[in-house]
Amino acid sequence: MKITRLTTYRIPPRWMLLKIETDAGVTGWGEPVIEGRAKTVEAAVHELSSFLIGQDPARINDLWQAMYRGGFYRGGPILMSAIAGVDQALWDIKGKVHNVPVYQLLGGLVRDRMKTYSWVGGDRPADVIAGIRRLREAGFDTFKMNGTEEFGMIASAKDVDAAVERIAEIRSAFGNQIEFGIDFHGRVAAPMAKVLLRELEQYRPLFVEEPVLAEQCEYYPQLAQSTSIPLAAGERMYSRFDFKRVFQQGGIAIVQPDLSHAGGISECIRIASMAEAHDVALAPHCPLGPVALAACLQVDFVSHNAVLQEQSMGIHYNKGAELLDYVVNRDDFTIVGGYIAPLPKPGLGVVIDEQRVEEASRNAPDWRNPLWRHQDGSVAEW
Ligand SMILES: O=C(O)[C@H](O)[C@@H](O)[C@@H](O)[C@H](O)CO
Ligand SMILES: [Mg+2]
Repeated sequence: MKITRLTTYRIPPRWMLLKIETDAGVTGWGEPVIEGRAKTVEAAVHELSSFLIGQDPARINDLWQAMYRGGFYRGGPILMSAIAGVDQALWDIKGKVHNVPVYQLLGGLVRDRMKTYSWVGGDRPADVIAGIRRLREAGFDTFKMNGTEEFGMIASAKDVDAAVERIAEIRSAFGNQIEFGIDFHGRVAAPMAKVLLRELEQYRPLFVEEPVLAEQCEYYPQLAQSTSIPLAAGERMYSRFDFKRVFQQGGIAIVQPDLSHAGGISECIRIASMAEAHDVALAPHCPLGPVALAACLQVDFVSHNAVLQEQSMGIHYNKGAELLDYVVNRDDFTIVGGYIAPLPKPGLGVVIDEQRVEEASRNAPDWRNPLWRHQDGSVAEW
């Protein structure tokens, strides 16, 4: 079998899908995208296509190593997202050729259902109580929200109180009937992370995510020493080589590799087992589309240490299209009581409505994340 064509589709809300065709008529789908840099990743995918066309899609490991090592420069969000989407599509093809879900090719299920969580509150966390109430009616009991708005390197007591009071309200409204992660989103600098973690500890969040920016990962051990709150990170780490430093130094209790940023299924399976060896839980990051989520689930269902799966239904980014708008087999993605069952169809387990994707790609979005500024006009972490 040979790869014959790679086609990319930038579609609302801010996603990009990749279709890989073969001379045997088997097609695979991937979701290579960096939110806000879709066109850059698209160019990277098409730079890879001159190598990929004519190759045997069954040789995923060799193609992965050639894409990763063959260009001399390696790693980083753009190339690793391009490789991720190609890798996902190649696993989709392999599963379809053998007529089994990818998790069967990876040794079969380690669990019968996977716990998911939902975002509430948006960019500037607001109305989280109402959002949680609404999602509880849909059966969710685990949530994630941003912890702060713009946050200074040395933040005011007022800003700290605003962050803490929001969390206090949640605990007083719902007690221990719900769980929630707090995403610092890299907005908090190391000195203030220590302060916020101390103030939030009494409300026992399930985890605090990106307590500092990934490029400040050397702070993770000391922050972990300062709090009992499990620390989570990973969406801005792009390969097992990025994660190995975090495992070696410690401090992170939950790793959150993104299946569309960290080299795809092949790489995230390796990261998952490295995490297990260090007694670190896995909670794949996925604020993206259905192919990315399907790829996450293939890894979740074969990874003993997978504990939580992010999914983007209702997320504040999904303006113009929702998670399942381009999916034919929507019922397979039904979430009951916060849990999702293994996707039964061959490959990644998602059947894409190609016509809808084609149509949507004709009016491709050019989503950018906002550029935030502090009151003094300096750039603020978003
Ligand atoms: O935890 C999450 O989902 C992420 O922090 C998410 O908010 C960002 O990755 C966003 O998608 C970047 O554009
Ligand atoms: Mg995050």
